[in-house]
Amino acid sequence: NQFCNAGIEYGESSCGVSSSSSKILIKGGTVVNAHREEVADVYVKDGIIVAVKPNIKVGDDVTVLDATGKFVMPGGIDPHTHLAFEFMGTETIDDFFSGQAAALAGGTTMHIDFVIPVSGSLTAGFEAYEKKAKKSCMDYGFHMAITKWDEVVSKEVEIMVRDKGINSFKFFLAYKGALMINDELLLEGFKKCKSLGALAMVHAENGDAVYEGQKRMIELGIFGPEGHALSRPSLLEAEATARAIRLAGFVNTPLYVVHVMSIDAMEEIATARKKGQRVIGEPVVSGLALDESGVWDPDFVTAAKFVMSPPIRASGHDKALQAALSTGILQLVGTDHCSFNSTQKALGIDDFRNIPNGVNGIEERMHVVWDIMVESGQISVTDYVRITSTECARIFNIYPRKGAILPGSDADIIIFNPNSSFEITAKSHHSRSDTNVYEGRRGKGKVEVTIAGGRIVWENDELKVVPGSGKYVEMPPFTYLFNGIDKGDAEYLSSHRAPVKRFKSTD
Ligand SMILES: NC(=O)NCCC(=O)O
Ligand SMILES: [Zn+2]
Ligand SMILES: [Zn+2]
Repeated sequence: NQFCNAGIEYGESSCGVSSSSSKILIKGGTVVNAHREEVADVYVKDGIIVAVKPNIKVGDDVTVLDATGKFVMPGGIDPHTHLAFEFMGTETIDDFFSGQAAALAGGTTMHIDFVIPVSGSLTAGFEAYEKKAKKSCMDYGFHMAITKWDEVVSKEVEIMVRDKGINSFKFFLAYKGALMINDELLLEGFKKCKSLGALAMVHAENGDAVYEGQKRMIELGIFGPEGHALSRPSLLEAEATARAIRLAGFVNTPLYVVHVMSIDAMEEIATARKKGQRVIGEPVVSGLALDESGVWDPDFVTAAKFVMSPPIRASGHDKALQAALSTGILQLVGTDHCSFNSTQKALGIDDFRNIPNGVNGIEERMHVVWDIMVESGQISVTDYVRITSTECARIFNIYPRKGAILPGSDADIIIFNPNSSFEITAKSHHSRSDTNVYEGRRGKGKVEVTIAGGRIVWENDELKVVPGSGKYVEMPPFTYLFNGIDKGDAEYLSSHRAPVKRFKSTD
């Protein structure tokens, strides 16, 4: 009985309740959820939030953290990362330990990574990622890419959803000759996703046209990193976004567009949403906070670190994406953390087509988004919680276990001091990379404490992380995006006339 002792509600008490070392009381902070904020204490025991209310009293065996004047918020959930990803002839510099340690130092307590099939096999891909993730120090989930289609893959998709806790599948419309799939596969995949209540995701760029654009650059003698941006303009992102949206509409299944980088793609999403289609748009921090000037830097190391796909766009797209996020056209923020160091980026020193695509962000997301969205006055603190944590948990069906500070939720919590400040440099970050696309960036606000699974893992600028302590979070199908979707099918059928009956002529 946790309430048995007058004056001591939680923890070691005179009535013999055994204590555990993992009891934490966060006192006096402003607790922020996506739906409301309130001044309250938060009591955590054995990895779970037990109570959220004012003036909680505890015994001496409880670690007390004073959060007066600070925000107590759900840890960030990054919906889009690539750790230990074998890509473009190398492997990302951050694996499941270093990437997650960096995340925790920046206030993110869960991420969802992309399992890449092995020679098209989802089962082999899942097993490989299970191994990679064994060293995890924070909770994680998996999306899965689909790179080929046949009866075996179709069955594997069912197994992933029913037995392996995967509820989202990604289709790459770019990376010709590697991950790219065609429209026939996309349609098969969409149909399968719909039948299982799994969310279809797309990397939306027209890969055939990108290939053509790359050839054009080479013919013009442009071999440097700027050729990357020039070869894949935003119209190719818009074309693929529009195509995926229309095909998802044709199948009547919800769609999630990853890394929306341009006004053109964002407007396709806005139009579809206005018509009532269930489309989720995910901007990433690099697209919200940077512009393409980086890839034009005369220094190759500097320019190459900004190479990602779709490319970081010209100034103006960043502000428009921020506005779309603040008005609900786009719903949540990811990072697409896919970090390569300068030696790896140098694989493309003579030809931009060989520069491994990807930028960092898993450690920086919470600070940079606070700076550009909250500190700038574009969104409220509750909206900040929604776009960095809660909406991700809702979309991937793990709310309110994740994405909330409520009794019964996992104790993934940050204490954020809005009056402190942050500074980003490759010298002090926790990623293994020797570069950072946000190098030198400063701003107001700082994640002072991160609690993951009920453990204090980041405090006083020090990380205390344990490999193997992170748990795999299974994500069930039929997220809220599927609610009532079949009514759309019925409407589609009723809007078409009954088949015409034709009779053979008798004479
Ligand atoms: N985005 C990027 O450049 N690298 C990661 C792979 C992907 O998401 O396309
Ligand atoms: Zn992508
Ligand atoms: Zn990605």
